[in-house]
Amino acid sequence: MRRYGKNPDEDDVRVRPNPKGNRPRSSNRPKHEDAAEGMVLTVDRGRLTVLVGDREVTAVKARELGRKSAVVGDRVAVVGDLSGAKDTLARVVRVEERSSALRRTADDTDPFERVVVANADQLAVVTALADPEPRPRLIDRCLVAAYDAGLDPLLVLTKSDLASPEPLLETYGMLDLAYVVTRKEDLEAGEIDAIRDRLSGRVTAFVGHSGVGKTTLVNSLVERQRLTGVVNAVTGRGRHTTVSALALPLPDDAGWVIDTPGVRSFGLAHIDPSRVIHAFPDLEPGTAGCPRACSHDEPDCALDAWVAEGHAEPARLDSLRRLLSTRDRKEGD
Ligand SMILES: Nc1nc2c(ncn2[C@@H]2O[C@H](COP(=O)(O)OP(=O)(O)OP(=O)(O)O)[C@@H](O)[C@H]2O)c(=O)[nH]1
Ligand SMILES: [Zn+2]
Repeated sequence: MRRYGKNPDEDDVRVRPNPKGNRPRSSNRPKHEDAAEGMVLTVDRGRLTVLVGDREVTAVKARELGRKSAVVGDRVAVVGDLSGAKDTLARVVRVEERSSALRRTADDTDPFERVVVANADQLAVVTALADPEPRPRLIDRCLVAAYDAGLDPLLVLTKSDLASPEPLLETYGMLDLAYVVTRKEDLEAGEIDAIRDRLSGRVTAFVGHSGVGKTTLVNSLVERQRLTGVVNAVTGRGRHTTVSALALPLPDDAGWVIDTPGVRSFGLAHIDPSRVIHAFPDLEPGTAGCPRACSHDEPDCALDAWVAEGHAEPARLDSLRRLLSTRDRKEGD
């Protein structure tokens, strides 16, 4: 379900006027009825890796797509050389409608708001219980992004050998959030049932601050043999700081994990402030007494009195307010 307005990069290809008038574009344009369907696994400097059947095909965007982007998770139609052989290049001629779009706001590494993952249905917010310390406000930002994109959030609490999950679960447990607790020792011993159950049959985008153990986690989950090319290129030792996310299959066709590059921030400038409250379901009932179109960051906001009456933790209101006031900043402090 798309709960958000149309985004410029999802607009249909604009048909430009034809100044010479000699080639009606629409009737001459091939319909690509013979195109194969594929899924975008990663994008690297304009080259897309598309899974077509069981082949990884390298492709570029066809000119007719114009400014429309194809991102990881997109279902696309491809034509041309689909052999997947070295040095072959196919063309993506169509991007199918997305069931969801996870966006990130422009920041100093990237001046444009972008869709980073298409068609995911779950957002795994990976947080270490220690080293680095959990950052609740970053979690809140990720939750806002998840709700906005229509993804179910999943809290993944790593490094449970270093600290107890209880303090965090006290806060987030109230929100009826799905969560799993992991530690490296178990992951490396193949004890991954709890998290696999959560991922099974779903397309899950993983986000997390650098160092939280996301790579350790993803490596224990995915089937490394199957997509050797792209996996080695992107997760191997030579991993360059790729701007793209990477889709990796779970064994037994049990779903997809979409690894995203270390999220240091989760800017939310693209999200309507009135929607931020939905990521705070513990506070939402308290807005019943708010003035119309309350920003929840103004003197008349009913939340202060409601929280003071003990209906929710003051720290949660503080978190909401900070998020609202720093919404267009990149830090997820
Ligand atoms: N104690 C402990 N350390 C862990 C655990 N999981 C991962 N680590 C360590 O934490 C460090 C970071 O782990 P990575 O998996 O590389 O983390 P990442 O989130 O992918 O980090 P970036 O690659 O920087 O994005 C490594 O030294 C891991 O060995 C855990 O459960 N417990
Ligand atoms: Zn309010």
